[in-house]
Amino acid sequence: QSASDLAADAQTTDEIITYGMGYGQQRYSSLDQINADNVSSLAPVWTLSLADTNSNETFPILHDGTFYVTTHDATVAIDAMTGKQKWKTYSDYPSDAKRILCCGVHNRGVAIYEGKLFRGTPDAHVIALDAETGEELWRTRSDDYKLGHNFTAAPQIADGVIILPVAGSDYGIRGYIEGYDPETGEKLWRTYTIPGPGEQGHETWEGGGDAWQHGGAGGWITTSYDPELNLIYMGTANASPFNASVRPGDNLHTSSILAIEPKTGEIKWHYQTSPHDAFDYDSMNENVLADIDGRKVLMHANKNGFLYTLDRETGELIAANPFMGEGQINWADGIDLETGRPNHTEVYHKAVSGEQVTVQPGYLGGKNYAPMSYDQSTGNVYINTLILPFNHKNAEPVYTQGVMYVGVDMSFGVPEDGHAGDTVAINPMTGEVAWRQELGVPRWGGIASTAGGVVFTGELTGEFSALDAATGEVLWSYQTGSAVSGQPVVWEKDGRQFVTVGNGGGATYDLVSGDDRIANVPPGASIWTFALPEGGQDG
Ligand SMILES: O=C(O)c1cc(C(=O)O)c2c(n1)C(=O)C(=O)c1cc(C(=O)O)[nH]c1-2
Ligand SMILES: [Ca+2]
Repeated sequence: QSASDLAADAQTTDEIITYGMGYGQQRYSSLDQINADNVSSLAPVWTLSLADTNSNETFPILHDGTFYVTTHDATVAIDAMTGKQKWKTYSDYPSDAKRILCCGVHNRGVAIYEGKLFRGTPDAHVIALDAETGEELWRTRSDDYKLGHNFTAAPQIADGVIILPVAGSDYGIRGYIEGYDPETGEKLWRTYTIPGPGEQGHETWEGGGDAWQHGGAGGWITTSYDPELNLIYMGTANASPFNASVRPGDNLHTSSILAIEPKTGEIKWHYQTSPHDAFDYDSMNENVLADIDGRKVLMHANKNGFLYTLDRETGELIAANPFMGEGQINWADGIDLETGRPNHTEVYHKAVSGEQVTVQPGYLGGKNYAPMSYDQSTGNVYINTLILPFNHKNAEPVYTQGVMYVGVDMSFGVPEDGHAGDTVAINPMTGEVAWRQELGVPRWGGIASTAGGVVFTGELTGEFSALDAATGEVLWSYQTGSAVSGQPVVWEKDGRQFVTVGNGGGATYDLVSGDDRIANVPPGASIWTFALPEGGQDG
């Protein structure tokens, strides 16, 4: 895992050493041994319990025959062929830190670099472990967790620097992203995503108060990285409090995509998806990098319901199209390609002025954490969507240290027709929908696509599923015993193709939806690995 190994990760099928299966987070594998014709005989090879009953969204890193995964308080090394636990290191933290985790007690994984693993903790520390032994090598405090700061994202390694954004934007923190030295754990830089007095963009916090100091805009998903441009791409979280009336202005850089220089933390360009956000529309979702039609693009499916495609050198908006179904976005009726700004509807204006509205997408977004995949063979991205309108009415926001900073009366429930999500295949340049598979219970786990025409994702009812890339039809599924909220990864060893994924209930939808269709799905996190039966690989 040198810098050049990391940069080549998307091309190496027997190693997965970057979050998202490559710095561009495409989650696409060129492997095609498992295909639409033979996937129905896919079978489990091993499973390992993580002995944890919280949500499991870990991205499995694979290096030299060993998987590295995390729970909120443990890091585990697993033999990739046998599923045997090699070591497990607990990283304890004060139990009251759980109070400041808004949306599930989880961690999305490690970064690996020169024999060390790096991860964040719920009490806002960054730690390094020896990849061989699991021994803790250093531990650096980022900030005070009692104010809401915490880490749930997996770190990134870019230009020799550990990069990690801070979560807690629903608690009125001033969001930031930091760079650390992998060798020593020294904090190299911190960039506040919300500019302070005198800094460019501060004027978008109008009215002269101190709203910017509690304005949110941290991050909770791993940055992507373009080694040639030497830029990392961060999605920033929502503005805080949700009640927008106390923070007039666009509120940069909340709900934005930022291009940042990894050595210095300097912001090179920004694009704001939801200026003056009123609905918890974090823009933290993964930024997927690809070269399409000769352009270096960045693709981003936002909580606000639109799929954005930007030029990643300049930040220029190329396309913005809804990925939700007809009638499922009502806060804006499009994005102006000239100005890059949303065309707000009456629903938005009423909400901001204090009237009661039902907003779509709701606060959990048209897409939440579940990472999408860019399929190089079809040119489509696959997105797991969420249909969960929220009733919204502004109320008096009160800032209290370490308490959710909301200022909105809200309520929501599963739609009466039970249709709470889709999986959609959509072209990121044209917005053309290739297919839309309507679901009852939404899918909360990640997606991986393959050259075999098979797309992997999971169900909150416990099944791990393989879809036909051409139609979305479920070709195979296997009941894993707990909600599949993890991130599938596709790999190969000695010519045999595998797919590995984590399960374990307790992510946000399980916790707050009240959806009785998942009431009897037990918690319990595990890692699962599947392959075609040995000798039967040719289907
Ligand atoms: O603003 C934040 O810092 C923050 C953090 C997280 C998180 O760290 O998981 C979530 C959210 N917001 C959030 O708004 C949200 O809907 C959400 C869902 C999930 C999840 O993993 O299921 N996390 C989060
Ligand atoms: Ca949030």
